[in-house]
Amino acid sequence: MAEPALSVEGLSYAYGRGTFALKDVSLAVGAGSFTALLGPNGAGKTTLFALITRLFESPGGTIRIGGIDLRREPARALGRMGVVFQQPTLDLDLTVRQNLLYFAALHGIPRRTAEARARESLERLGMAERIGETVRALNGGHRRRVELARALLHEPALLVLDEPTVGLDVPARRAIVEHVHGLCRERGIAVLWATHLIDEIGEGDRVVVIHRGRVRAAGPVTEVNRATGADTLTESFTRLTAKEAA
Ligand SMILES: Nc1ncnc2c1ncn2[C@@H]1O[C@H](COP(=O)(O)OP(=O)(O)OP(=O)(O)O)[C@@H](O)[C@H]1O
Repeated sequence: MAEPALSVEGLSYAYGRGTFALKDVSLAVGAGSFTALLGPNGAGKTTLFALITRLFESPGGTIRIGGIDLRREPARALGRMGVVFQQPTLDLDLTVRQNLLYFAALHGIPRRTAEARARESLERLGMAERIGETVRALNGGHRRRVELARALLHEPALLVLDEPTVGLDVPARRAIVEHVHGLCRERGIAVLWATHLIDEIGEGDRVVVIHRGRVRAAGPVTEVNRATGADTLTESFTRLTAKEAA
């Protein structure tokens, strides 16, 4: 069987001596699957992303990206993953092209290849004609598209996005949600998409429900609904994050 694009086993994390933000979390994102990490505010989603992207070091547990152990071979493992953080990280005073090419250079991608990939990615996102503009001139939804194009430049097999639609209006949100589902469907890129918004999750997606630092359910949406005895994911989510589940 193919290695999962991402596997997390037995991960716990506490800030200082406080209570655990994550407790014994295990999950997997299958190659080419769209997996939503669904949890309310404070569930532990961003903490998990910080561990997966190695901003934080996990004291225990294992993270593997495409079968590569993140602790043992961090550079190789991280090279397989594209990341869109919750907070935008583009340089506002550089053009779209400069932002993309600078990032590509950090990955050691030759200039000509980087130019071609940047153009192709921007084209798919309907942003090709904006390549020469400074990021400051773009609206929030378009800036997010550029971040997405940047995350794809090194052709990762896994894309992780931490609440990438925060602050976007409905059409911009829909465009990003549909685009990333399309990347998964058409290019076989595995996706881990953190959100607290159920309408960003499709019927055919997989979901990992996280609440108070623990995984409460995981699997295809239909299976999670069956397990909770609910008709909809909204109902499942309400049941799984109710007080008694704490
Ligand atoms: N730097 C920090 N110091 C102390 N506690 C923190 C810190 N960052 C997060 N926490 C706590 O850890 C828990 C998990 O937070 P985290 O930000 O990972 O959740 P989240 O699911 O991403 O929430 P949100 O949807 O609000 O972004 C929360 O109880 C939060 O208060």
